[in-house]
Amino acid sequence: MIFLIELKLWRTSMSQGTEFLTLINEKLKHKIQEVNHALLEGQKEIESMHTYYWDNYTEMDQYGYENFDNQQALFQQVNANQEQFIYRQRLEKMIDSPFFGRVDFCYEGEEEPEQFYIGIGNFSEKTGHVPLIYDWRAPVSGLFYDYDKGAACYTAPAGVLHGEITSKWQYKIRRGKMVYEFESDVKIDDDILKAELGSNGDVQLKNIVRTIQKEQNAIIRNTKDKIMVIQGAAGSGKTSVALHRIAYLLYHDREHLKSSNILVLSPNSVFSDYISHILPELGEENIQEMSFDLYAYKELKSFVYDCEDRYHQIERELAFADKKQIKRMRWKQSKEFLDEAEAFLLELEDELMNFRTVEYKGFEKTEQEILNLFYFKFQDIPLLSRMEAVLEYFIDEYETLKDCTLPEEERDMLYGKFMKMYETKDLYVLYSRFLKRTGLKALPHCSYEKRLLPYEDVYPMLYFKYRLFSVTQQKTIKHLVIDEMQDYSYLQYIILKELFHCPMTILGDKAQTMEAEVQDVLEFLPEIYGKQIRVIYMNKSYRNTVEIASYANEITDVQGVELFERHGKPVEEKTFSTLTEMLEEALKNLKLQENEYETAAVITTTEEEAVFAYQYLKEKFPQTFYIDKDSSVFQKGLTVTTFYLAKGLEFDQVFGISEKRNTPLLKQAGYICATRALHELYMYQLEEESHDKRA
Ligand SMILES: Nc1ncnc2c1ncn2[C@@H]1O[C@H](COP(=O)(O)OP(=O)(O)OP(=O)(O)O)[C@@H](O)[C@H]1O
Repeated sequence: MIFLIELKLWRTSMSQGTEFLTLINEKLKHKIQEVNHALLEGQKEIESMHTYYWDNYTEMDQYGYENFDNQQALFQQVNANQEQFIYRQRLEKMIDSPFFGRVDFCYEGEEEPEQFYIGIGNFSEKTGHVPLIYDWRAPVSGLFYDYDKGAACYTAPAGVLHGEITSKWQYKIRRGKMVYEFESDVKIDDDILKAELGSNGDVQLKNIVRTIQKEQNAIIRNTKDKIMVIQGAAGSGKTSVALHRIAYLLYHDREHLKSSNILVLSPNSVFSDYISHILPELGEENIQEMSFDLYAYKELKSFVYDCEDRYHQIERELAFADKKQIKRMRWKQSKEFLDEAEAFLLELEDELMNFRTVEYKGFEKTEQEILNLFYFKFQDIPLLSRMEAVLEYFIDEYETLKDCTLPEEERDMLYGKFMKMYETKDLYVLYSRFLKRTGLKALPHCSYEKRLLPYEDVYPMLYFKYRLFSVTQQKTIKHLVIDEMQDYSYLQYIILKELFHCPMTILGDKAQTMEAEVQDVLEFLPEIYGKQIRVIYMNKSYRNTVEIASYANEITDVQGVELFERHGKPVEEKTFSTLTEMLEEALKNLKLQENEYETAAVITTTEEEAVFAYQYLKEKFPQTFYIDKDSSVFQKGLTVTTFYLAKGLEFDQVFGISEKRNTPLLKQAGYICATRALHELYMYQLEEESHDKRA
């Protein structure tokens, strides 16, 4: 940050910012003392409630009223304490850096501007008092991100408020001390941003509240559109924006939206760890995250013993790019394939059924009656759940007639009878039959323990499940975030639409498709979600230096990306005859030893190369970590991984390792790998004639 100060910025020796900081520090300390006192009192209260209960519980009224009242009071006190505890945590965070910006805004018709200090959270001396610091998500804080000096407006609950920004300030405060402050009306934002991006003090993704850009702010604060789709260049801040958007939505709808109501579909657990600290840093609790693949495997567990995972499929593709196989795999995720599936499912309505008369203790439903119930009364229920509705109807009539309740064993016996009217309810068998009928290879006929479902069949089979059995909709999820949208197929979006009816933020980059062919989900998302969708493009890339971004864009001929002007070392390309030589060269260039950088990565194409590189490097550099599909932590040091697991992550230095073959998939891999580098990129290739890669 030193060079920032060296820039001839407007700097005041003892400005209002520093004075205000002294005042705020005092007030924050005082507030923390107050909260500590309240916490102590609350704790005493809880203890005395416990003592009272144990002393008196034998004498409490027999109906439990007093006991209930006691429990309620205890519950309330515990909650109050919990709230105070969270509040104290926020205050403690604020004491380190209470504010980072200030806008002086003169409302239309007023003479004097008002000063609004902006920080990570609201702070006022007493509840109901005018805040001394405004949360970055408060309506007035929008002025800070959206305008320079001059005419401006913001939307408050009372309506749009117009006026003029007379001055705007930026501050950096660490450990309660002012590091720098300056007036930022002279387009200084880029310098701060450059300093932020050029720094390498953070290991995980950092929060960007101090430097949110105008176009990013518009996405973060958008509450109008139900489905927001963000197509953004590599490093344009999609993930950061999505997380800040979540923090914003939580702040604005506290009553209805809790962090447990938000779900992120993330590519893998390492990525989840990599982003996990952002929301707590922004004063919010963490949200749920899940990999859609894991969810799908769980959903199919009762029909298949195991499923192949996506990464195996990529490895297979890398090893022997059988074009026919790849084409078939894609087709299985397409709209045309679903149309075929629909035709088959229609045929099943007849084909699967074998209606019979059911008689139970003198009560009878004829074959025709059952058929009528099945095809008319309950026609809207999915086929394989429908007979259960007929059964319930049968039991209901019987119980009403005989004025009794059937015991469990009798119900089970009847259940068996009714289910026998299906030829089979085994999804594996039905899906396999469908494959055969469409001219594809059926799944192997084997016992449950031997059923291993290829990845290409996971989602088609899940689709079958949801079409044939009733779906339980995800009601607790009120906002869904889908990161890396380009890695989800048409079919997956159809299933997601079935499962989630809530607002969504969908983000990704078609240029980072993990396949030979670029997938642009925007070609089909509007058709799936209709008018609810709003598409936003983010074309400015922030992560890489100009040298790295230009190099990466050339690999796959990505056009139209605006690069943030930050320069660094040129990309180093070299060819080697063995992997070992490459790794030695990487070690030579590694700057973690000198503490210049915090993170570096050796990114390979295949798992085999990654395993070899890891074994080799960990002997020479102890702080080497391996990320495989089961890893769940992102850490400081040298990471070794494959390109497909490095998605979404970033490192100060990247060493890309690949063969010289130039297939479309390898180009994609190269692009993903190169765009992971913040400051330095080394791209190493194996000579073509090199047979023994390692020695
Ligand atoms: N407004 C900003 N201020 C400071 N840093 C920013 C800003 N926007 C983005 N960045 C930085 O740019 C880098 C890339 O951000 P992020 O990972 O969110 O991008 P992305 O679009 O999700 O990238 P990718 O698709 O390549 O994984 C991060 O280091 C992030 O902190």
